[in-house]
Amino acid sequence: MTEQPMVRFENVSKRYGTLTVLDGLDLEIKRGEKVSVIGPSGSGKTTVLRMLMTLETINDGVIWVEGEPLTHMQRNGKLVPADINHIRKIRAKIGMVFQSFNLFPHMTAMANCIEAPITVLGMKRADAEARAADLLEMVGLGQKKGHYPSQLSGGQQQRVAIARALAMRPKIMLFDEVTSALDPELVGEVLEVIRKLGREHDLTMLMVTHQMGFAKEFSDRVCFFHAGKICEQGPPKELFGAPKNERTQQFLRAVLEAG
Ligand SMILES: Nc1ncnc2c1ncn2[C@@H]1O[C@H](COP(=O)(O)OP(=O)(O)OP(=O)(O)O)[C@@H](O)[C@H]1O
Repeated sequence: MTEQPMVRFENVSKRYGTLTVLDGLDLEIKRGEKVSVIGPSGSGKTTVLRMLMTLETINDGVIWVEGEPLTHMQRNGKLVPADINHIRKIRAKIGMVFQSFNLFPHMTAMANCIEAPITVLGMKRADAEARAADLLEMVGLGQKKGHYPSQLSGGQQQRVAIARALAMRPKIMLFDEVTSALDPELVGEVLEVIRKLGREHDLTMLMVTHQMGFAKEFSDRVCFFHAGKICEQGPPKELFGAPKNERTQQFLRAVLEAG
């Protein structure tokens, strides 16, 4: 028997008015797989992540997480809209890091990392603090626990955001252009944390990125999006080395020329 995919988009569509952003998307992600999503602006990349986080509604199709529908429940062989508890249960498996770090400005790095584990998971404060301390150490910020976001660089804030997402013990981590808002010299430290996560943790990772070099080196698979569909996908060596689709070739050529 083949193993249940960790995530499966089944014929998923998303529209805003007359604009079709995702057009019957099918995408399976295996447990532990690292998948990068690349493509031109407006091709629907961020929407994929936001739908998985239930930050956007789905117009058609179903998203499955470990074999359970994200926004539906199975009743008598049929799918019916799920109640909020079901959605929360599935959502708890997923963590997301955004382009803008979205830390609470009035809370220290530590407080940012313990807030949700205490209020949402009901963790004891001491346990939440111990876990947060380990995670902040893991992202290289063990000495900055008491700092507020305004006292941290963009790269440090993004590393706190990664620790904060991990504090909820997700099985799936979503990264949405997490280095785009950073000064170039701060990009490396954030990518290094993601590399480390990939090496040392049994996480399924889905990443929207404009960092082609990183996508190439880090991912098991790269998906090239165009107009709300996966135009081409494959192992990074193949997709970057010998893209088959003309649109992928054009996109990669343009990226290369832009430096
Ligand atoms: N809330 C919204 N209302 C209307 N249109 C939206 C909304 N959110 C996104 N869109 C549109 O949906 C399309 C896809 O957006 P999305 O952010 O998924 O693209 P993307 O591939 O991530 O682009 P980028 O690389 O620029 O971030 C874009 O045309 C965008 O303008």
